[in-house]
Amino acid sequence: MKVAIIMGSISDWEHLKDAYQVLKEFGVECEVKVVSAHRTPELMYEFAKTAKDRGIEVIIAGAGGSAHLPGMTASLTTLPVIGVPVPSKHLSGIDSLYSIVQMPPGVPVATVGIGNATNAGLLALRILALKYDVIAQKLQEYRNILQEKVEKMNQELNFKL
Ligand SMILES: Nc1c(C(=O)O)ncn1[C@@H]1O[C@H](COP(=O)(O)O)[C@@H](O)[C@H]1O
Repeated sequence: MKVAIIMGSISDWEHLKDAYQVLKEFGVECEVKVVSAHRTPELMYEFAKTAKDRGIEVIIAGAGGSAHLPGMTASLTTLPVIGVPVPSKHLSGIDSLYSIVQMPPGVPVATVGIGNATNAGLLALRILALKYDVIAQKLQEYRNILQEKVEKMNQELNFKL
């Protein structure tokens, strides 16, 4: 069971590390790499072309600004690609979001919210859960915890009213 997390620059790591954390909590092996469609197109090609053979089942790709990495990676593989728009310096990640989400029909990238690497990790887990029961069970437990948190919120709210 293996997920790759790739990013356009090391500067993106702070926005991608939550995906790594959630995957690690679920016991999923991660391959983490800086790969840039713009700066290292050959490396990106090599990475995407060999990913499936290396046992990778889902790719999480984060990039900021003119964020071509998730889409270009998706164009080179049939593995599911989850794009994480990284908050950018000048346009707060709107540029990253639009670059990643507006893929042409035929080449899908499942895009999460700006900087929402946690959801990228959880979405990868949901894909893995189709095949691995152990992940499906853990996801159910995770859902139960979320539910308990909301129940607590409602108890607190009732106490205040
Ligand atoms: N969007 C891309 C790609 C790509 O899509 O191939 N490669 C790097 N970048 C982005 O450039 C921003 C600035 O990078 P630096 O911090 O290295 O200057 C990063 O957010 C990165 O994802």
